[in-house]
Amino acid sequence: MSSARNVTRFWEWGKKIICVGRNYADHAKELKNAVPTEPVLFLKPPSAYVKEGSPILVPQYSSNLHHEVELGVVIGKGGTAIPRTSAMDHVAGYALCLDMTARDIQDECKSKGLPWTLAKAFNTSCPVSEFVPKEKIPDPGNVRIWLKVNDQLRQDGNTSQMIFSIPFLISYISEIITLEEGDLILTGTPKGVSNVQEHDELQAGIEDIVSMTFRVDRL
Ligand SMILES: O=C([O-])CC(=O)C(=O)O
Ligand SMILES: [Mg+2]
Repeated sequence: MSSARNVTRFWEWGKKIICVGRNYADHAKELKNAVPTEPVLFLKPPSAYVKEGSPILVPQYSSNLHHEVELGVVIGKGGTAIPRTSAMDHVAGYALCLDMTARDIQDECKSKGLPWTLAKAFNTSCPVSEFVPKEKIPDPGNVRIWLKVNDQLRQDGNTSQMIFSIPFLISYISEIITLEEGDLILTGTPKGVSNVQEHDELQAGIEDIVSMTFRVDRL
């Protein structure tokens, strides 16, 4: 009998959530940010996870919560300084993720030169779908990710628009931060981010491979 934990429930493991920002030029431009020449990285704590059935909570200190739909990469095999050529061997699968962002607070942090923690790392800032096994997405560098708010399509991108590819990101990140089984990498959002309010319903998907629905609430 094996007591090994099952990576399909990675969100219960308390592992790292490493986020890549500005990985789609059209999103960098819509927020008037420069298109990066190196990946922009930040972290969310595992307490940010929320699963379908529980609401996304607007932080009390924010009046401009944004959705960012992103492809999440679930690490199956850890490593440090993983070469790009073998990076995909470290992937167990994928998850659809939302990088919920208190945009008003992020703008304030940016102007003061402060870290984004309050804008990005609060409770429920990382809604995630079910685990999607690797075999279900043979080419993660070419899948459609989409998001609707109250049935209106707001984001409709393709991972082929990423500036830094998944193998590049795994290699780059693992040079700085050792990757472990159960870690999640959020690969950045395409254009179309917008505000959500209490009672809104968010629906998002990776093509028709996986979809998820969340309601927004206030504490
Ligand atoms: O907050 C931002 O615009 C950076 C980010 O997370 C993304 O591009 O996905
Ligand atoms: Mg993001």
